[in-house]
Amino acid sequence: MIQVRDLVFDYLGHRALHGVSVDIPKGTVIALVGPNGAGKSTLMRCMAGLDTPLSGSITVGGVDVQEHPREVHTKLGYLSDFFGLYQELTVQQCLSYAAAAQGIADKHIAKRVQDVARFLNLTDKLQSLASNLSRGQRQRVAIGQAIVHMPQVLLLDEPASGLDPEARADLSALFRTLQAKGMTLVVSSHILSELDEYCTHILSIRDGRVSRFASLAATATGAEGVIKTLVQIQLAAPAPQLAGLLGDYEVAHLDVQGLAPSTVYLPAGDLAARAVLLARLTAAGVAVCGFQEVRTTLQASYDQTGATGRPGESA
Ligand SMILES: Nc1ncnc2c1ncn2[C@@H]1O[C@H](COP(=O)(O)OP(=O)(O)OP(=O)(O)O)[C@@H](O)[C@H]1O
Repeated sequence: MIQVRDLVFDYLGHRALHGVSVDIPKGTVIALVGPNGAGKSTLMRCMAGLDTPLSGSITVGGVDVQEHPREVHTKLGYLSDFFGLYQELTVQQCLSYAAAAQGIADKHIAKRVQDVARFLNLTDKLQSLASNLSRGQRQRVAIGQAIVHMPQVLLLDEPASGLDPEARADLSALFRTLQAKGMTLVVSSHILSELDEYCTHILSIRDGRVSRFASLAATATGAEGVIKTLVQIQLAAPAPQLAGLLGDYEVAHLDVQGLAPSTVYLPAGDLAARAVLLARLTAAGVAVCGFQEVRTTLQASYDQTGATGRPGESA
């Protein structure tokens, strides 16, 4: 969905990105992490077509960001780490303005604003001035402005900074919903545990270079390059029938006594295949008390880059 090739970016007298290359698949949620000054915001701004690299290229949905920025902007939403709202506008006006700026036809704007406000739980704030909103509400309006044109890709630079735990949890739920709608998200944050709740991949940047890009799920490549993920099945009671029920599947570990989880490979991202297996097990009377993808935590994956502590604290 986003293809970055050999990206080099210079600020005056300072190289911020040294040949960054990465392929971000459609429908993924990328945790963009790294120490202060690593180059995360610069990379996002280049992806959004707001900064021009010295060399290299970025395509979004196959469209070159530098050659066709306007076309890319129809596919992409971006929330800067220091976003601003027009204080003297109401929420409705903020969202309508963003919709018009994104080229949504006048006759569709009112409905689109209503839909986005409902989605972000802002309907009762539509007539409030932006200046009268709380930090969390302002954040939601800014996200609303970024998604009002229903982009395929959403870039969010430190979206949760300054939010209380409740607002952060709301934001996590919102990102999961956007992913379920098929959106590809790139989210930067220094709080790994928070990103862990919804991210599928880690993209770690250090000193302007990619130090790690990996799926957080335990994956393997099968025949003809098909990517498979490992799903673990935890039993609440022994189930001798489990071996027969998993006969058609690629089983990595089997424990019919349920002392340890059994693990099975399923096609990556195929939620329907997971649902079919779970239904098959429960229909056969297997007492399943846990059924989930085997994943590494973001912190563990980040630690493999050789970093210590929180990304914001590393040297
Ligand atoms: N406008 C600018 N002029 C000159 N140098 C800049 C500018 N903006 C950023 N830099 C430098 O470019 C490098 C990358 O900065 P960037 O903001 O992309 O890092 P970051 O990973 O987003 O950091 P943080 O986690 O602190 O937000 C840093 O060394 C920074 O000092």
